[in-house]
Amino acid sequence: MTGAGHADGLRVDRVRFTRGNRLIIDDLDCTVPAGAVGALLGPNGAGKSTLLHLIAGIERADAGAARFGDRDLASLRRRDRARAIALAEQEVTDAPGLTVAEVVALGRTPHLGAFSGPSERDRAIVARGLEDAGLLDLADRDYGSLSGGERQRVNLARALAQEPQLLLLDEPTNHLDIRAQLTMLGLVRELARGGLTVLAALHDLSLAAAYADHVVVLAEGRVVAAGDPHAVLEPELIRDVWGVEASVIEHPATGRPLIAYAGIAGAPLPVPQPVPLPAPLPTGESLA
Ligand SMILES: Nc1ncnc2c1ncn2[C@@H]1O[C@H](COP(=O)(O)OP(=O)(O)OP(=O)(O)O)[C@@H](O)[C@H]1O
Repeated sequence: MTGAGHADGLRVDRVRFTRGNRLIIDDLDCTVPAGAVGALLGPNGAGKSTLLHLIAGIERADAGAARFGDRDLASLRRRDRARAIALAEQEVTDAPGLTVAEVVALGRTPHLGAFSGPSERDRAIVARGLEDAGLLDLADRDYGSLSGGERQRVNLARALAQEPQLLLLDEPTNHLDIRAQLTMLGLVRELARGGLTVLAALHDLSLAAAYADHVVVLAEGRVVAAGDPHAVLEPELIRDVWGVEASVIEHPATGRPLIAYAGIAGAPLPVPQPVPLPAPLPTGESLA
């Protein structure tokens, strides 16, 4: 998936975005190298989803530009943009009454001809997306009947079916159990090894440090730090940005930063007290 045109990866230059008279994104610069996994971090309301929307072309910046390689993303035609960039959000809203396989197949839309149906190749890509996201057993289920975690995997599979060069993920691990979180981020890493460039908004700092090559930390619409997770995720930054006391230790197995929270600034974590268990009922008695 690497090649001419996007060898430099994603570059956001002085992007500014206001809603009404509120400045949401403030002259923001950031980059994600081609073939890297970038994690977009920051507190609630920092502007992560808005930035992903601006890059994906769902919102239009007041100033500045987002480029992928040598292409200004705002200047791409809608269809070309949809072939280059996929955004997986938490909810697919345009899927009433569709099965899982049909939702994933929507990802092929930018690649279909105006009057032609899906080709064998399109079907194979959808099948691979379903398999990669662990959805083969759910392919015929109504999307609306799925659990939050199952939907999250469908959203990823749909984005992968788009065969993007740049994959944007908005809180992709939300609703997922821990194994599913590791599986999803492992898949994303694997795809990046094949040349895909990824930017994922995440809240779990340790997971971000484990899977991302590059982190971008936002606060109030600005980048406050960016770079290698080891260099960026320091206790001082976590205190300043999130107002949380933390120790950053080295993961004993992987050597990646592991964030151990010690409480919000000024209020240490409570120490749980042992709770006496109720006495067992005498044999033969019941609660009824
Ligand atoms: N449709 C909207 N109308 C008005 N303000 C909005 C709208 N969408 C987002 N905002 C505001 O823009 C700011 C950035 O929101 P955004 O959703 O980008 O933050 P975020 O970092 O993704 O937050 P979270 O971690 O809570 O998902 C917030 O102050 C939010 O209230």
